[in-house]
Amino acid sequence: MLIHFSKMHGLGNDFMVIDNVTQNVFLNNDQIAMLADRHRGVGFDQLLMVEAPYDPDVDFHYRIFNADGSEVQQCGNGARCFGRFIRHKGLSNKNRFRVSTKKGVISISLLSDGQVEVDMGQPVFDPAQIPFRANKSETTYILRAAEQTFLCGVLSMGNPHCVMLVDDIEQAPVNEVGQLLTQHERFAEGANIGFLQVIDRQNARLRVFERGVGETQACGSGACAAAVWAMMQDKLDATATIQLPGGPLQITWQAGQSVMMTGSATHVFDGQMVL
Ligand SMILES: N[C@@H](CCC[C@H](N)C(=O)O)C(=O)O
Repeated sequence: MLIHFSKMHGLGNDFMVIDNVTQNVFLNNDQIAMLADRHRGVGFDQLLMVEAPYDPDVDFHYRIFNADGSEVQQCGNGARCFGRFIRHKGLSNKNRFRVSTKKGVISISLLSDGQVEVDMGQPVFDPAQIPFRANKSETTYILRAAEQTFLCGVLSMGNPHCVMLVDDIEQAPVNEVGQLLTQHERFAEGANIGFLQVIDRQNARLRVFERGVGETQACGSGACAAAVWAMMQDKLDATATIQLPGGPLQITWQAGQSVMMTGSATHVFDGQMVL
């Protein structure tokens, strides 16, 4: 099978992007994990598939696979690259697309300054929908693991996130605690684990241990989840810059509304391979 693809990244969170509108590529989980391998494959955090819409109300369907081959519901940095890829491949000349995902519809806007804005939809706090085992919805939960306790916000941006505050982002135990919590028994489908240091009311720093990948340079849905949780506690204003290791994202949110995320999306190269 000959596969045409693009390599892209959003703040260093990198992707193999496949146009499945004009191609008919099917990859199983093992093949995706092999392609994700940074020594033996293309190397990426996520594989993104651009598909024809199943619904007349949307322009495209967006599928996302983690580096371990698992299919997931959402990828914010990927959504910005998805928008840039559609224009790069000439699949549409619109500046704004409606895109369906496994968990609802997002909209992607190509801005005149080269940045991409994504309406990520509303955050979800209902534990059953995250999914997270809890008797009722709370702003902050106590998670216990390995004889330690963690005070966390738990919410969904289409995919499950767990966020905790840290004093010093450089010293945050991202890998150790990330590995401990990403498959915690209270997360029926696992979770992305974020570590947030609030700098002032408009700025915070974030590192994320992603489910199915490990720590990445940036996580767009993680930035949305962390910003929302901090805004709910009045630690951040309604518009804030979240600085990730790979660069900044601007997040805007007000209760009852969609989370808006704006940032860069970079095309690296086009390639083709035989599998
Ligand atoms: N990098 C992403 C999130 C990708 C999916 C995540 N690892 C999950 O399993 O939910 C982003 O930018 O949002």
